[in-house]
Order: sequence, then structure tokens, then C-alpha cells
Amino acid sequence: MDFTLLSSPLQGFTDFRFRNAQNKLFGGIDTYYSPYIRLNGKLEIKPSYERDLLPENNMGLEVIPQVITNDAEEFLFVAKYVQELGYKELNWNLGCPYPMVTKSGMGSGLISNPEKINHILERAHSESDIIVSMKMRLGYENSEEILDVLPILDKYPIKNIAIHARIGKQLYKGGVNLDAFQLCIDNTIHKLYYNGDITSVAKFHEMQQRFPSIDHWMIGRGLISDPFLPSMIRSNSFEYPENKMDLFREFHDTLYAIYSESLSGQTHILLKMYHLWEYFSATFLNPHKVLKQIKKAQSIRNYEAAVAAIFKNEK
Ligand SMILES: Cc1cc2nc3c(=O)[nH]c(=O)nc-3n(C[C@H](O)[C@H](O)[C@H](O)COP(=O)(O)O)c2cc1C
Repeated sequence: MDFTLLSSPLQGFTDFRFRNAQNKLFGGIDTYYSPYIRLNGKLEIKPSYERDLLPENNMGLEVIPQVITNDAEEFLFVAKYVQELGYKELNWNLGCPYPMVTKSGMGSGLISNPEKINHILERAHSESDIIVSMKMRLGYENSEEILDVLPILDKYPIKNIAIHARIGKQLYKGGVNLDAFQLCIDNTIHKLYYNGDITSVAKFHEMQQRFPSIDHWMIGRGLISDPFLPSMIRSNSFEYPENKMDLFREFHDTLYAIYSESLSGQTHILLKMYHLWEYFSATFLNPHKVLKQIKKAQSIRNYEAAVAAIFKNEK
């Protein structure tokens, strides 16, 4: 069956710089979701969000912006803003699990409030012509919460619902709940996208077999630790290209160069690169040792030496 691969948004990782580099060097992703826009009490878009969405920074990429909010005015404000930039769709985040977000009734903390979801969707559909899609978890406290929300969503022409098959309380621990995802398939009229733990071609096949009706698949962390993954899924190949490490090095160097230019001060640059290496290290034979080498490098000079040694070791 034909399928679509989507890059799941990761705040702090999948910004326009990452998206462009991944697309240029590896490809395989049909659509990228940008990390969420969150307003801080004011109807004002931060420059970093703007930069991330400007069409000139996303040339040749299919991008869908995302918002996190529990307020209809904010939703409508962001919808109008992204429409002015030329986007037709706004994705609504009901998945974020972090207490700072969920305690204020946003992200997965909003799933237990179907009335509020209904109110926001009602206003979004009557006061704007933006196409609305959703990205959510199964609930915050338990995986039944979503079952009270799906009938509400049935009332609106939602484009699709991407479901990360965990509950908020889990954060990223424990496994995905595939039986609960199946229940969602059985209880909605909407098109569902599957998200959660697609980290290899084999895992993708497993999910495809388990959910034959699903043809949209979202990859989050797997794309950062293995940027080859979508093109390998596409070509149904278990073999990495022969020049795997050269390509990976180019990917690293591209990101390092742009973050060195765009971030100020070596602390910021090193921290950014360290967070990337928390995922990159999975590509190497000894991830733990690799990450330790990166962590130990407390200056740009030491960082560059550590990276050179890591790639040399892997040859
Ligand atoms: C560091 C980090 C940042 C994330 N930021 C977002 C975000 O901005 N919007 C969103 O919908 N999901 C966000 N997520 C969730 C991922 O998009 C995805 O749903 C989750 O990681 C499960 O998919 P995976 O197992 O393929 O990674 C984030 C996850 C992580 C680990």
C-alpha cells in the first residue's frame, strides 16, 4: 500500500535548519510538522517562531505549523497568522506531556476536557477557514480519555488526527498502547495517523502489519537518531548506503555550521550539539562512550577534536 511519511515535531530539534538539512541529505519525508507555537498570554508571535515558518526558510519543503493552546482567541490568532504566511492548515497539539504545560490545561492535559475542546473547535470552524488537524495522545491519566473526545471531533471536518499511542503521564516511558490505538480506529470517522516508536524499517513493517488501514506514519525521535530511516522505509531497504558515515558527518557538519552561526556563545552551541548527540550517538557502535566524549568537550576546540575522533574511530 502507498503511504505517507511525516516528520513529527520536536521542539528544540526539528526547526527549519534541521528540516532543510535532513531533506537535502537524506529525503524520504513527505511532510514536516513544525514544533508548536505557544503564546505567553499575549497575542504576539515570537521572532523565533516567525523565522521557523517563513516561506523563504522552508523552500521546497511541505510544512504544517502547529499551535499549543487552550484558548479559542489564541487559536484564531495563530490561524490567521499562519494563513498570512501562506499556510492552509494548522495542527493543534493535544499531546505535550510536560507538567508545566498539562497543569495549565494544555497539551495532553486538555484531553480530559471535551467541552473546552468542543468550544475551541466550534469557534475555529465558524470564525476561520483554516484547515484543522490534531495531534494528540490517548489521554493524560488513562487511555480511555480520548474515547470521550473522538465523538466531539466527529462533529467537525478535521483533516486528520495523529495519535501518539501513549498517555501523558507516561512521558516517554513504557511502551506504546497498540490496543488503545486500535480502539481509536474503531471509534472515529476521521483519518488517523499513527505515531510512536517507529525507529527502524522492521518496526515500521510491524506497525504496518498491525494496522493495515493506516497509511500515514509519523516519525519523531527516530528521525534524529537515524536520518536515513524515512528513505530506507521508502525503498524498503535494510541496508544503509556504503557512505553512511560520510553522509552522517556531512549532516553533523551542516547543522554544526548553521548553529554556530545562529547561536551566540560557545555554551549555547555546545549545548545544542550535545542534545543532538543524545540522539546521534545511537548511530555509533558505542553510543554511551560517544556521548561521554561529547559531554567532556567543554570548548569548541575540544568539541571539534572529539567529533573528529568519533568519526575516525567508526571507519
Ligand atoms: C524533545 C521533544 C520535543 C517534542 N516537541 C513536540 C512538539 O513541539 N509538538 C508535538 O506535537 N510533539 C512534540 N514532541 C512529541 C513528538 O512529536 C512525538 O509525538 C513523540 O516523540 C513520539 O513519537 P516518536 O516515538 O516517533 O518519537 C516532542 C518530543 C520530544 C522528545
